[in-house]
Amino acid sequence: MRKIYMFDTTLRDGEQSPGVNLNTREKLEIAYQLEKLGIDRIEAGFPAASPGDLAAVNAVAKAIKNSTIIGLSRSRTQDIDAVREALQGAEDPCIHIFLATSPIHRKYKLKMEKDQVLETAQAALRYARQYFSKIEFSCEDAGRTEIDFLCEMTAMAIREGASVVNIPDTVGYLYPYEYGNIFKTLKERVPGIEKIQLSAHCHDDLGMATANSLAAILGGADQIEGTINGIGERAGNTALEEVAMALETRSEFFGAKTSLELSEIARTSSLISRLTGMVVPGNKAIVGANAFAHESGIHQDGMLKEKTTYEIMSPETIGLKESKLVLGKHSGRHAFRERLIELGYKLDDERLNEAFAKFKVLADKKKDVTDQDLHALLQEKLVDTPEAYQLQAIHVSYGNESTPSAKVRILTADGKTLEREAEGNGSVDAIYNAIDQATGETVTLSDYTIKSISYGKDAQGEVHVVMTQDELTVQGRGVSTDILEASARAYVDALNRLIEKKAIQKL
Ligand SMILES: CC(=O)SCCNC(=O)CCNC(=O)[C@H](O)C(C)(C)COP(=O)(O)OP(=O)(O)OC[C@H]1O[C@@H](n2cnc3c(N)ncnc32)[C@H](O)[C@@H]1OP(=O)(O)O
Ligand SMILES: CC(C)C(=O)C(=O)O
Repeated sequence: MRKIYMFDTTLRDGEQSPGVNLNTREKLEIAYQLEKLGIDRIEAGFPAASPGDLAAVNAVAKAIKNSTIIGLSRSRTQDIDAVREALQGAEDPCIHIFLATSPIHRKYKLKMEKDQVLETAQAALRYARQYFSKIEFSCEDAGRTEIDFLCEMTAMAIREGASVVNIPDTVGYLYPYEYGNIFKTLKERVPGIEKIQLSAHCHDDLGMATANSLAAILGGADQIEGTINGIGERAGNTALEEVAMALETRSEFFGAKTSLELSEIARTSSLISRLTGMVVPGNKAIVGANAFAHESGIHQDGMLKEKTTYEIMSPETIGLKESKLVLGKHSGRHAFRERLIELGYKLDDERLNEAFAKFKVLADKKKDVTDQDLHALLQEKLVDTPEAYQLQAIHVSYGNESTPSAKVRILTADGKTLEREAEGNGSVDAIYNAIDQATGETVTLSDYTIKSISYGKDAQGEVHVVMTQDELTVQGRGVSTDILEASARAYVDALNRLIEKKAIQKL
């Protein structure tokens, strides 16, 4: 297997993401984690950018022992001197010098002809090699550079002592076939190319950064540059975790591997997301919250029978505990039953079907059905109180300038429909007055509590009531995503228990 070197630029290109600003302590924390992840080369910053960045690069350079530490520099002596200062104390320092080579950048940005670009880069490399034994040179915007000139620049960089030549697709313009071919061409045409490593650095403007990086590997690239979570300038850089996992998962196809400690991927991703404030989208490959989550019944059934039906990699590989089977409205009986078993409920088929039907009604109202929701749903049914009254509908009218009123419809055990409307001091009081009038029961409500039993705006509310009638005290419980419905259910549940208790007393 060919080794692919991983060059992480989270602390430099990643920090170029608008809104991201890492202080020295944060950069150090990230660098330690990148070292633990097994990153070969860490680009710690652009020392000429600011005194703060120079100090942060220096702190990283002194602290990290197992990865090469790199500082970025324009083709200017003042930037090279800043990198020299920043990398003092580094175990394995490397300078990364760049100059744009494409016609657009030459004409409009640098205002240089080809020969001036060549000479400027050559002078910078000559100056730098007095101080650095490891130099990477980047032809910025290589992706839009004439291939002959790119070959010429690469040959010059090799002659002037670069050990790595980077071919960036700076604006994420190329598609994989084109990008891979550039590497093949350089390998075929540039004298001395075998003495150095070729590197790929891609941006995700057209969503092709990972595909382009993999195409570069097929074309002969030895090093991939990128960031964790794919953060970076504009649409970001290649996500290194994607490349590493693609090489791992399709090793028979690529014949190449990184030496990353893959089980550190999830930890690294969440640290970087937390410190940069750049939230990882749920559907992001490898590290998104949904990357190993399965919601639909057919997939969950497949997963329960054999994980490889729907997973090409295992979450454990990247340091996660296990795949998630998320219960939602697309879930089926297999996953539902499995979760209930995990929660300690063993139901016969009839009760399972009954609970499953209730679960589907709840899932229509909620995005995710949580374990707390399932406990609530099942515990409501654990004590089978005969239903003298069944709440069929409530309608509440509330406004802060009018008296609240509620209409209820209740079905009795012998099939009668009871309907009443009543007013109250608040919506719950109005509901309870309407239920009292509909059922003809006279009770005293001695306690009412409400709490949320799951999370988020669509959390379920659970209401507990305690009521008394002629020295009989009963409790009732109701659960719903709507607290008024939960209140009504709790009250009707208590009434049913009261009627049951009275019937038992009569026996
Ligand atoms: C593709 C990339 O990601 S490259 C890295 C991009 N990252 C950054 O730019 C972040 C750090 N940058 C900075 O803090 C600032 O831009 C600095 C300190 C480097 C320079 O600031 P300033 O001196 O004010 O220049 P400014 O940024 O406005 O313009 C860039 C200058 O560098 C020149 N330049 C750009 N790239 C290079 C290069 N590789 N080598 C030499 N000169 C370069 C530009 O032509 C321009 O020169 P000019 O002033 O003669 O027109
Ligand atoms: C400095 C270079 C490597 C860069 O960031 C780019 O071209 O995108």
